[in-house]
Amino acid sequence: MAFIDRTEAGDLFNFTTPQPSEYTELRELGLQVYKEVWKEFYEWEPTECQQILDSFAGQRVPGEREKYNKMIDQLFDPALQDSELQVDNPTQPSLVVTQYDAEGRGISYPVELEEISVDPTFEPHPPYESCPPINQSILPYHQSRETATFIPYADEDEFPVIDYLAHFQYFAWEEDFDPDSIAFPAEMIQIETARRLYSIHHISMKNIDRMGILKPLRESHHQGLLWEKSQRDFLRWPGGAFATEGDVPTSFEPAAGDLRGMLSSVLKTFCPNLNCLRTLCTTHTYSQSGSFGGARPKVTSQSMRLSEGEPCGEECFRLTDDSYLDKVYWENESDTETLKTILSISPDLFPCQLADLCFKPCREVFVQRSHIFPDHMVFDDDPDGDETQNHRTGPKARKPRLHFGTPMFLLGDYESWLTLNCRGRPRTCAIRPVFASIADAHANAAIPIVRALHTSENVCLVYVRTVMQGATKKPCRNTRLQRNDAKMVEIRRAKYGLGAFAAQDMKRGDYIGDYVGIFMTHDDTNSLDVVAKYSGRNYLFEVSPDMHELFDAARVGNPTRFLNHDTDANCEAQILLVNGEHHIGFYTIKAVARGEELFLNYGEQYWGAVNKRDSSVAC
Ligand SMILES: C[S@@+](CC[C@H](N)C(=O)[O-])C[C@H]1O[C@@H](n2cnc3c(N)ncnc32)[C@H](O)[C@@H]1O
Repeated sequence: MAFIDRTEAGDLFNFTTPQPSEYTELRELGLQVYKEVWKEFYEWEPTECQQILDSFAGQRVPGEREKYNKMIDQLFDPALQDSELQVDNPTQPSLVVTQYDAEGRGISYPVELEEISVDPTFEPHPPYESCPPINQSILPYHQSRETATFIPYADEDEFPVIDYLAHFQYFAWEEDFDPDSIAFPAEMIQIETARRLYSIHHISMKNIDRMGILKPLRESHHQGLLWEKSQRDFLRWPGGAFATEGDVPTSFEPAAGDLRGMLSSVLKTFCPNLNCLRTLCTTHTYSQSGSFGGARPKVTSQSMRLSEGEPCGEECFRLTDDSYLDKVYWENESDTETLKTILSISPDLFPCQLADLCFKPCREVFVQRSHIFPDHMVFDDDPDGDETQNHRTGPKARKPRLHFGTPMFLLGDYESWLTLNCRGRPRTCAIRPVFASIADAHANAAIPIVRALHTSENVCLVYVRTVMQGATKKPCRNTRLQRNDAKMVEIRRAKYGLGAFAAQDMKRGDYIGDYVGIFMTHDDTNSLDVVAKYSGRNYLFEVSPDMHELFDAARVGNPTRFLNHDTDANCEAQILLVNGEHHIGFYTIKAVARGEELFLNYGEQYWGAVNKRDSSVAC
């Protein structure tokens, strides 16, 4: 083969577009390997399947069946029973045990049963559906509208199975993985083709994709042929070495030291939705770009130098003069790249802090920063912005600002002002956390950190959920739902099934929790009606009638799903729009003593709807 792409394993980013002639050859090679693997697979598969089926048939030992028939006859023939079968006390419940020897001779004897009395006040738990806990509403499983994954109450004769199944097109098992199926065409074969092209023919991953023969190898962190490979067990197919050799990289890790690459890959897996900020979120489906940076500097090097403050050490930038400016040269380009990456996020970090992040002397970092951001290019277009002046760092110096959902670097001994926006009143919400370490950052309750991770030895990337506590002693009450600052409730038997009870004294206006469930529209709820009608329990909560949005807490949820109905309720539901998403917050509307049950008024519509079968909680 004339075209050989000698891309090293792991060197997946250095892709050069093949020339047209090379491309044709490349595609031909791909097709040839694909056909070869295809042929091998189907030569192997029918014989293998036949062997497996044969092995199920088992082997018959002559006389075995007759022997067992005789045993069964003995068991039921009273004439063959032992005379010792008489029980001492005929009123005592007993049963007969028959023991057989190797020849099939049986001997029976009675065993008296010991009666165990059960406390009559002890009630078994009523039949109940499983309901795993979740802490944010989730999307339905993508197939659930058309595919029956599970039949509830399948072992109860009264459950209208046929009515329930009438709402679906398929059973889940009909769509499950099969290497030959139409839904997953020859995945096994495609994976092996990719392995041979990469390992034997040295074609890079990108060029394999360019052939357009196979499914894309790696579309995102949770899609593509290589990802699927990591999700499943492999057929023990002698031709498919992929499963055992593992010589094809399945993760696209950036090189060590590539801070920008590392941060981009980390960001890609983070959900940027401000209510979420989770890794590998499956609730918010928009693409996660993973881009960051682009922040503009507002503090000149000169004003940094003129600012007040103590030198951080002998090599502090504060102790150098202008003559030093031309004397710094960093040989290693990746050092400069690291500095640029950090500055693209926090352009006004002081050299003393940058020095720790870059493992470089403070004055050298200062010089490099002044080359990256020459003073004549730095200007502050918002000098009267909402951030208060930091007199320690000079007239123009600004404190690093933490934007919600954006990453921020924290040093081991970093101390900074973080100014958070809260309803346009930033000053009242200014807080001053001091983080000595990730543990310290987590321990600082003023900012619940959604996730913190080390990206290098002394750099940690921290995500905060949103605006938290104000600098004033009073916390912002409108953020309790986001902070999940809920009062404690206890779930136990109540008049109507299970109920939620106050586990502590509560005041009027206290927050109980966020009603979470599976996010649905009215069209999705038909099959649920059958289940709700049968169980007599309905957990649908209509969040926006005009948009037909509902949350169903029947199959997943949190304690708020247990609030029962009362016209004289002590709680109410408030529908809130939080960062563009609807949430249903439950709040007390009167004082509730510890131990009292919490009630919501479901509203007439709910009970009207329940009676008419088309039911949904509409508070
Ligand atoms: C959101 S659930 C409440 C938790 C439920 N009790 C449980 O055990 O899971 C709503 C269901 O509780 C029951 N329920 C709640 N309040 C009720 C009431 N006042 N009268 C009768 N049933 C009630 C009904 O079965 C209703 O469909």
